[in-house]
Amino acid sequence: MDSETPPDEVLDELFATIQDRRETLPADSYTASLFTHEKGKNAVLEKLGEETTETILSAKDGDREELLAESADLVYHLLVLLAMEERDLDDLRVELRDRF
Ligand SMILES: N=c1c2ncn([C@@H]3O[C@H](COP(=O)(O)OP(=O)(O)OP(=O)(O)O)[C@@H](O)[C@H]3O)c2ncn1[C@@H]1O[C@H](COP(=O)(O)O)[C@@H](O)[C@H]1O
Repeated sequence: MDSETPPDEVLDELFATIQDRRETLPADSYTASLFTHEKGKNAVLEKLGEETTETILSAKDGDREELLAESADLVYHLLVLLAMEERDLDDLRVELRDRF
């Protein structure tokens, strides 16, 4: 992914990158390290908990810049969890659409 990616394509590109890391497991990839972590799924579940707390605290503090940064961390880790559980962005889109 690069800085030229149109904003409305970022989530798809990020998810494709996560799926690629899952398949190729590069040694220097943080994403790959979550898929091979000795704690298994708990590693990403713990990160989701941390990022959720940090997101809540930034909102309580009224820190809108930090809120955006923590929200991005949260969404990234949620996408890793979905990939780990063999779900994808289309599954999420359909789930949300079916609530319309
Ligand atoms: N979007 C992200 C992203 N958001 C957050 N993170 C990582 O999530 C971690 C967040 O943990 P913390 O905030 O607690 O920071 P930390 O203390 O450094 O983390 P820990 O020591 O607790 O692991 C950091 O290591 C961040 O680098 C991400 N890591 C990767 N991506 C994207 O994933 C794609 C693949 O990246 P690689 O896996 O690095 O190849 C690329 O497009 C990246 O931009």
